[in-house]
Amino acid sequence: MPPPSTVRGRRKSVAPVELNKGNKRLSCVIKPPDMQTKKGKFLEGSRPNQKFFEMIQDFRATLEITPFSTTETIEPQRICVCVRKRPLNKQEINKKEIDVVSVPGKGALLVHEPKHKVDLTKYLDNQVFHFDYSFDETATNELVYKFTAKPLVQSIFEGGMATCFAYGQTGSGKTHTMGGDFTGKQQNSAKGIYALAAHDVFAYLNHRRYANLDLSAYVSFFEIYNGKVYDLLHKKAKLRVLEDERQQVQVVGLEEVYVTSAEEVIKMIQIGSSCRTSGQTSANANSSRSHAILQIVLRRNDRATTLHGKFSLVDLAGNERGTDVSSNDRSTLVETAEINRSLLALKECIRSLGKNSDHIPFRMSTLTKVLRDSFIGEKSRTCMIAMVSPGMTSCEYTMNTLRYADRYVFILDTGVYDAISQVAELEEKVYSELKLQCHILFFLNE
Ligand SMILES: Nc1ncnc2c1ncn2[C@@H]1O[C@H](COP(=O)(O)OP(=O)(O)OP(=O)(O)O)[C@@H](O)[C@H]1O
Repeated sequence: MPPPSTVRGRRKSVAPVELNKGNKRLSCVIKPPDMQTKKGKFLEGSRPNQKFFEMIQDFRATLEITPFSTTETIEPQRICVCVRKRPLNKQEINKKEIDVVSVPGKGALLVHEPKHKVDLTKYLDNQVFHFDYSFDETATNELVYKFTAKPLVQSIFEGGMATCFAYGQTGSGKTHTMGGDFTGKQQNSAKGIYALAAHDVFAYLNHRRYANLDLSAYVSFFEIYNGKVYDLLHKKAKLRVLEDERQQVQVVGLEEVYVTSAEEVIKMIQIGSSCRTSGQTSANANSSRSHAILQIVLRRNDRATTLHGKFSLVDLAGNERGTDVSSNDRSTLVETAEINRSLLALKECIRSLGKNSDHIPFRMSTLTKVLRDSFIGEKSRTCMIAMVSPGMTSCEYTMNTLRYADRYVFILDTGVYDAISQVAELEEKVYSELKLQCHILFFLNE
């Protein structure tokens, strides 16, 4: 659902060179400069959407690009929201897919949305989004890690709870970023944010600054599928989520493995990743339809092994919003409803965290229940990495991902937007829930 008209009214038309001037989110409708003179020049047959391709090329030529500076100082923030664009994959290149996403730098990201006027004239609706950092297709996992999860590692040594989420459409690169590069079907777990964070945890553990804390590291790895929790380090044992008398949420029976090196953590990642629940969606044959959570827990070496700090690294399920409903069966519909519910709950909780609200609606889903620690307390730190696919066919999903992530930034900045957005999100929630319930009822009655 598009944002309400009042929100849409906030957008302005800008010249491309103005993109980096600090506007939060802008939209511009640009005709390529000499479209008329080029009439007839483009051969529609040479590539599907050749005209749009050339319009984007023309637009890009006018963009002022600021290369990502790897030496940039990293400001510690309570909530950090970033975006990462993956490269076009082999299949997309073979199909001559158009890349509709540009990353001009300084946290900006542009989507060149191909559109038609009533008279069928083609035009681009160039939407601009701003994040704390934006990474283009050349960014490595190491670079993304340095600016996202790495700054959070220290906070767990200082008694904090840190959380890093990978959010995005199926196939946009969440598992690649968190779990490691793929070579064919082989995943190199040493190259993902999970492993990079583990290396830093052990570097800190061995550092004299934290040696007197007398801490040990433990790892747990579990997934949430259809609202149920499964232990990925214990043959997918089904676990229960309960609240104790102090309203602390416990995942009963979750295996916490004592680890002494990053290599041991990587081994756990490999064991856990190999048994994640996957299913088939139209976007990615190996789609993960579960949320995977790797937790690196620091405990004091006292008799009670008291919790000192926790880093939760979350590879979220694909965020396609009920669009697969017509083509899938009942169980997939229920899965989709559950994924939507938990992602909306997550958004609400992060929003409450950003506003320092006393009420965090973590009971809305299993995901937010098990991450309750992450949303409370002065020392909670959160990082959201929104992943986007560059292809034109993913444009709608890409926009959904960016809107989801972009709203955080906006909400944290402006109170007025908050009220407007709450109404919009309530509508969105009711709409998506109704749509799914209707589909489920339809299937149940069949
Ligand atoms: N930044 C990147 N560079 C190169 N290849 C990438 C990148 N991001 C993703 N890929 C490739 O794209 C494919 C899909 O990525 P991945 O499995 O990480 O997506 P996903 O978002 O986790 O999807 P799902 O939600 O279905 O699990 C993989 O083959 C992966 O190697």
